[in-house]
Amino acid sequence: MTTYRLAACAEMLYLDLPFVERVKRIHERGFLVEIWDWSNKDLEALAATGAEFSSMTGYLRGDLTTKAGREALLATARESLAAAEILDSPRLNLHGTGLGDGGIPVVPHEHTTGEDWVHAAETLRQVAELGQAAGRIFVLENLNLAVDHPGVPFARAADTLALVRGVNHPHLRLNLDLYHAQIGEGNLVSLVTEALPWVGEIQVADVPGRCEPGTGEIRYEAVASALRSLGYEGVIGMEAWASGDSDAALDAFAAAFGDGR
Ligand SMILES: O=C(O)C(=O)CO
Repeated sequence: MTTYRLAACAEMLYLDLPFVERVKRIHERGFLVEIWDWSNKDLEALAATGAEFSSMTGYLRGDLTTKAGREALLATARESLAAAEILDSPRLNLHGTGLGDGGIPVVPHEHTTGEDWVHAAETLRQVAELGQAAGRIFVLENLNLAVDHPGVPFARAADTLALVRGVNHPHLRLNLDLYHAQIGEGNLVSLVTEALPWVGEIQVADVPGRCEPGTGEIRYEAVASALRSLGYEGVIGMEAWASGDSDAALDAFAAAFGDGR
């Protein structure tokens, strides 16, 4: 018996279909749906699909370490909360800084100072309060620095965990991405065990290649078994490319996690 629910990222599957059709397909397959940047989407059309959304990007610009970045992040987090109302998305995703083309930070800032940490914690506290007022949860995602997102501050899972723990606000949780964590840190079962009280959502893909479970080095069946033993009741989202057919990728994901639809 699974205690969690499965979601899939519409940005990375059914790439030959228009976006709204991708959302419909994922929904028809019984998965919750995740999206990234909401500002370039027809939100009313997405809502009209009847899909249940799990998460979306929770800001458009800004960063955690500068004054101007905080202002931009809070302003666009407010706009994102309005978009989340339309989709009824419970979780809004954040990164240590705004990402530009190809996932590269708009302003790279990999090496953080003590002052950066204090500034980031205060920014996140203010974002969490916005979430609380709107009844939604912001989640801070760990990213990998080696392959996809060089230059992102607070990218490691250990960093996002420290920040979320430090802020200690019920409307700020982790988006614990196990693909990124495997590249940067590994030790996944130990990581989920430690992080679980702070997790708002878990995301998965295999390494290398960022495709569906079973295409790489991670034994997701073992991770799934640990999550079941720990009684994880949240969402596991596949944020992965399909190595071939998107339906087959979703089948492999569901099989690795003992189904959770
Ligand atoms: O690479 C990721 O995980 C992202 O969320 C990019 O938006």
